Amino acid sequence: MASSAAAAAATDRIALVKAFDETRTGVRGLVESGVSAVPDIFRHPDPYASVPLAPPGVSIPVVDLSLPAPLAAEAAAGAARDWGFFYLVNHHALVPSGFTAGLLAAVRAFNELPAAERAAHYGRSVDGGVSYSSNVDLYRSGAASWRDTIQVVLGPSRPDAERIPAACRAEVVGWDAHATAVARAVMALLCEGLSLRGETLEEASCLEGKLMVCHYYPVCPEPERTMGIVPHTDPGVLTVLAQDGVGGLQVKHTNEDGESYWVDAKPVPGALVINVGDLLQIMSNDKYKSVEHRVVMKSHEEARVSSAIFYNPGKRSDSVFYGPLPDLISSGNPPNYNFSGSTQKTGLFERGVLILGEAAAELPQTGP
Ligand SMILES: O=C(O)CCC(=O)C(=O)O
Ligand SMILES: [Fe+2]
Repeated sequence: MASSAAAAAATDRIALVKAFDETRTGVRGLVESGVSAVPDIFRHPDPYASVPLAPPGVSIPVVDLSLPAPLAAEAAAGAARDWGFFYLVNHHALVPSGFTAGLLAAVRAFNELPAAERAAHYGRSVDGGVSYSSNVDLYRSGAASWRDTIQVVLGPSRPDAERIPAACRAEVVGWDAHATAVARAVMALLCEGLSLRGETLEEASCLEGKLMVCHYYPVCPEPERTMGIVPHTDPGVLTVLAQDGVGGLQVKHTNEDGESYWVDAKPVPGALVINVGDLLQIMSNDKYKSVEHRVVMKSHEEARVSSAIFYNPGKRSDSVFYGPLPDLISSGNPPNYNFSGSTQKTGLFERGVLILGEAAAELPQTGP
C-alpha cells in the first residue's frame, strides 16, 4: 500500500515537472504568472538545516592580481589550499572596467524578455553548443531549484555565435576572452604556488574545455523553502565567476579546529570569485581543495544573476588520463590517487572526474 502510494506520488511529481518544463518559460515564468508560494516540486526538505552559518568576521580570502607575482602566487596558493575559493581583485589589465556589469545586465535582460521570446530559445539539448532551460538536472534531482540557466559550450570549439541569444551574444563572446585571460593568470599563480612552471596546467590543456553558465535566480515568494543551487563541488579544474550585487552564494569552510560552516561569498564590487574544481584537487594531489558551495535564496525583491566559466581539460580520449601532476610526486609524496580505479578518495572518483574517454562527458556539467 505504502509503496503504491509512493509510486503514485513519484508519477505525480514527474507530471508536475513535465508540465512546468513544457511552459518553456522557466522559474521566471512562474513568477510572472504570479505564484505566491513555492510550488511543491521546488520544495527542499529543510534546505538550511545541515551546517551553521559562519561566525562574524570569517570571510573568504582576497587575492590581489596587481601584487608582484611571487606574492600573488603565495596568496592564491594559500587560499586554494585553505579555502578552495577566493576573490580576485585588481584584474583591470585583463577585464575592461564595467565589463562584468554589462555581461550580468545582458543576462538579466534576456531573462526578463517577454515570455514568448524566451520560450523560443528554451530547450535542454546542448547539441548545438547552447541551451536555455530551468534546472539542467530537472528530471534527475529530487527537488528543483529556483533558477534558470543559459549554457554555452565555449571550448574546445565555440558554437556558431548566432545560436547565442542576441540579448547577451556580444557579452558572452567577450567574456570568453576576458575570463580565459583571468583563468590563464590564475592557473599560472596556482602552478607557481606549487613550485611548478607557470604553464603546467595550460600545457595540460586545462584552458581548452570551457563551459559557460549564466544563471538567473528569480525573486522568490518563500526564499526559506527552496534553494538557488544545492550544495555541490565543481567537477572541473577551475571556475571563474562573476556575480551581481544581490548575494546568496555560500562556501563551506572547515576551520583549523575541524568546525564547518557556511560563509557568505558576499558580492564585492569589481571582484571575481575563483574556485578550485575536483580535477584540480586531484592534479594537485590534494594540495588544493575543491569545496562545497551553494546558493541560498535571499531576496524577495530582486532577481540574482551570476555567470561562470568552468575550465576543464580539452584533450580527451580513452588513452588520456589526468591524475596528480608527476612533478608533485616523489617517494616522500606518493600519489593520493591512482589510475586503477581504486583510490582513497572515492567520492571524487565516483563523479567520473579522473577517468576520461566516455566518462569525460560528465566533466562539463554544472551543479550537482
Ligand atoms: O550562482 C553562483 O554564484 C554559483 C553557481 C555555481 O556554483 C555553479 O554554477 O556551479
Ligand atoms: Fe558551482
